[in-house]
Amino acid sequence: MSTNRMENAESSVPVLELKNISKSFPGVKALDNVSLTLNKGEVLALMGENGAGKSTLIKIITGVYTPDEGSILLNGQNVSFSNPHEPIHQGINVVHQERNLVPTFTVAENILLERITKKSFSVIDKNQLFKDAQQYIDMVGLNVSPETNVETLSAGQKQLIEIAKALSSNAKIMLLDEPTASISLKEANKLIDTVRELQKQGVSFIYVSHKLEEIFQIASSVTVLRDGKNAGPKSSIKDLNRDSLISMMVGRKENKLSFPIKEMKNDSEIVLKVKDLRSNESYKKKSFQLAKGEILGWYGLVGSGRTELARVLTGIDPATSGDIEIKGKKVNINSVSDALNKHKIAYISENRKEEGLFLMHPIFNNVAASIWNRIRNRFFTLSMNTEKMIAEEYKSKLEIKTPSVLQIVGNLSGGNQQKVSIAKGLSTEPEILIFDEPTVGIDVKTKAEIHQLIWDLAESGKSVIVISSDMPEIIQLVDRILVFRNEEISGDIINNKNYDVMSKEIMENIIGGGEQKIS
Ligand SMILES: Nc1ncnc2c1ncn2[C@@H]1O[C@H](COP(=O)(O)OP(=O)(O)OP(=O)(O)O)[C@@H](O)[C@H]1O
Repeated sequence: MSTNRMENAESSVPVLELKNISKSFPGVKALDNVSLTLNKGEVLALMGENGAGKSTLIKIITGVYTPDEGSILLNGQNVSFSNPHEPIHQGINVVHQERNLVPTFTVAENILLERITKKSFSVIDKNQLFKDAQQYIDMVGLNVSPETNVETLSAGQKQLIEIAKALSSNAKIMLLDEPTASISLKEANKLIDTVRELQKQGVSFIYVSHKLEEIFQIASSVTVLRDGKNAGPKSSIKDLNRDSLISMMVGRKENKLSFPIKEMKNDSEIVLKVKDLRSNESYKKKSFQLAKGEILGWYGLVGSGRTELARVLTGIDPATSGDIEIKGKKVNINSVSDALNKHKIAYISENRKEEGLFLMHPIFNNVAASIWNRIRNRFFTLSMNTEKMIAEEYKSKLEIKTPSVLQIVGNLSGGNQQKVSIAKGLSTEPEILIFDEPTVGIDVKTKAEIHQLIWDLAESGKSVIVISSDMPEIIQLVDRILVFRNEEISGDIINNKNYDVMSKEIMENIIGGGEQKIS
């Protein structure tokens, strides 16, 4: 922080102050007497395990929820928000992950959406709109035309458009919730540069992220929540290191798992053999094989073709050519149900909100959804008790943090939703599991639990594919790594778990493919 800004921050009243905020939902005290202070030009990291209360706090600041107790002060003045529009008018904006843009609109229309929605579209002067939008595009350092359709932009560019949109509404406080979860490293660095630039101009940020490296790169201070309470006083980032921050979040030291190198025997049974496989979405031929008890990592850049291949193997997209053999027998995978029930292949999607779960339904329905056919009684109706029993089993196995399996999945924290998604996959008792980015948005402790779970599944004879853009995760966990580049498998490497050696070898296979996604 420059001396100037430091003086600013210290001399003025906080731009935002939350005092003794509490909020309960049925059966859960999500926030218990939480306080937070944000100064002008500060980047305050809001950290904590999955379910610690971060999103609830953000929703209170943005008028989605009203607190049961406590007060909110804006520039020293008491405020209370009864809807999400009021904070926006007071200069508070939450930047969601790219999902808040209108895909069919241009960049300019999205940035100045409020102006458009206030007037009838016919009276908008488009040239003026493009000109006005340009200044906000420049502020976030993007090199796109205001006339570009938002649909054609990358995830990272969309994220910056969201920030530009917030700036157009004169945002002075920005809440960034996991802003780099699904963007490339280069884009994440650009976003971080933009935050720094805006910080110099006096914009204040609350930054929620599970990526510790990123926090040390960008934050000036940290507030940690644990079980809905302040885990300690606000700390300057300079006074913290990785270990002390994790101890604050988890209440104890990091459980650093190290998985041994597994010697795969040459005569291990090959459970899945893929030869020259293609689909409309995965248009270059791909071949590989997977042994019983093996953990195979698929590493690559965003858009390198990993998810597209997984979609064919799990019956979401049809193959257009090539062969799939399961346990030595050629098979056709015609549907998701085919993959699950006939071939015992389960896919645990990275996109749990859109593909994996029924958010409006309770946990027990979700966990059992893939096995409804199997658990129907002789009258073809579902027994809620059976569903609940199965869900209870996974709730305790995966330590899903919720008072009851009757809870609506949409009300769970992100990390716990991910666990329900895994439980749903496991309930089908698959032989082959494909985990797509299993730990995005997951806290360090839960991440270690998911790694242990994957390891145990392989130890018990299941075969696992882990799609991940998190290089440390891949090198720590898997037995063998397929590197994907430009829709092709460019490397097939045995993992010796030596980070320096492996990361170099992986990057050599990536070179020519551009940038790496942040991990
Ligand atoms: N609308 C709701 N109804 C019931 N419970 C809720 C609701 N919203 C949040 N909760 C509960 O409040 C607690 C805090 O959740 P919150 O989403 O704030 O956590 P978080 O720190 O943002 O977690 P994550 O890192 O996983 O996103 C959780 O136990 C969650 O299940």
